[in-house]
Amino acid sequence: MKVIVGIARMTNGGKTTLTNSLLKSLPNCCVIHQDDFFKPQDQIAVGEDGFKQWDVLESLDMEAMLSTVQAWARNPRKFARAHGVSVHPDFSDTHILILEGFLLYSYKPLVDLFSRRYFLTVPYEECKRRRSTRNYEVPDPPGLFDGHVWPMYQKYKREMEANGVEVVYLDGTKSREELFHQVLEDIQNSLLNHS
Ligand SMILES: Nc1ncnc2c1ncn2[C@@H]1O[C@H](COP(=O)(O)OP(=O)(O)O)[C@@H](O)[C@H]1O
Ligand SMILES: O=C(O)c1ccc[n+]([C@@H]2O[C@H](COP(=O)([O-])O)[C@@H](O)[C@H]2O)c1
Ligand SMILES: [Mg+2]
Repeated sequence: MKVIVGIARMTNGGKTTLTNSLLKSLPNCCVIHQDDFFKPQDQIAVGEDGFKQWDVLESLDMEAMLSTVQAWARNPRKFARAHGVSVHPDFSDTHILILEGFLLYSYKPLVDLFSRRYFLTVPYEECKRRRSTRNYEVPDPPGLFDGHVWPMYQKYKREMEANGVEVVYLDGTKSREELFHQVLEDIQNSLLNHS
């Protein structure tokens, strides 16, 4: 059985934190981080607003990300080995892939591959506060959050809803532990339903 789980959305919603906890508890579980597919800085367009347009689909090499997912799907055992994940003998027929990132459900070739699509949200003020404490490889210029990050978040969310993409919303203001147990239990239940 092969299962692809999406841990998506809001910047600073807690995706990477939650993903890292799940990885330790799910058997034969590999991960692909969407952040690893940002194009180089000189290929990021500058918008009419003057900001580099990091938070649009075109800033990511989604074809390369899809190829990586396909490599896992062709041979999850080989993929696990190559990524240092040892295959658990008791669960050798179960393979889980977590895709983690802020724009997972807006790229058509990927969207139907998920068994479960999680969508972490936190209120605007909390998101902005957490973001202001982060150090990205390319630091945020002043005004980026309100001028680019937040409007793009809203635009893609509207589009996703208009396209009828089904997601499981998660309240990112819950504690790390609560979120972890909620999602772990939910994935375990959906594994039972698949088997
Ligand atoms: N459940 C939570 N409650 C409070 N703070 C959290 C929670 N999960 C993550 N954080 C904090 O929020 C920030 C962003 O978390 P991170 O997992 O990197 O988010 P993302 O990958 O969605 O951008 C980090 O400082 C992290 O420690
Ligand atoms: O990782 C990078 O190279 C990078 C460079 C510039 C910007 N980012 C920001 O990374 C954000 C997505 O990551 P995250 O963990 O906050 O969801 C997105 O909102 C971008 O604005 C990330
Ligand atoms: Mg992250």
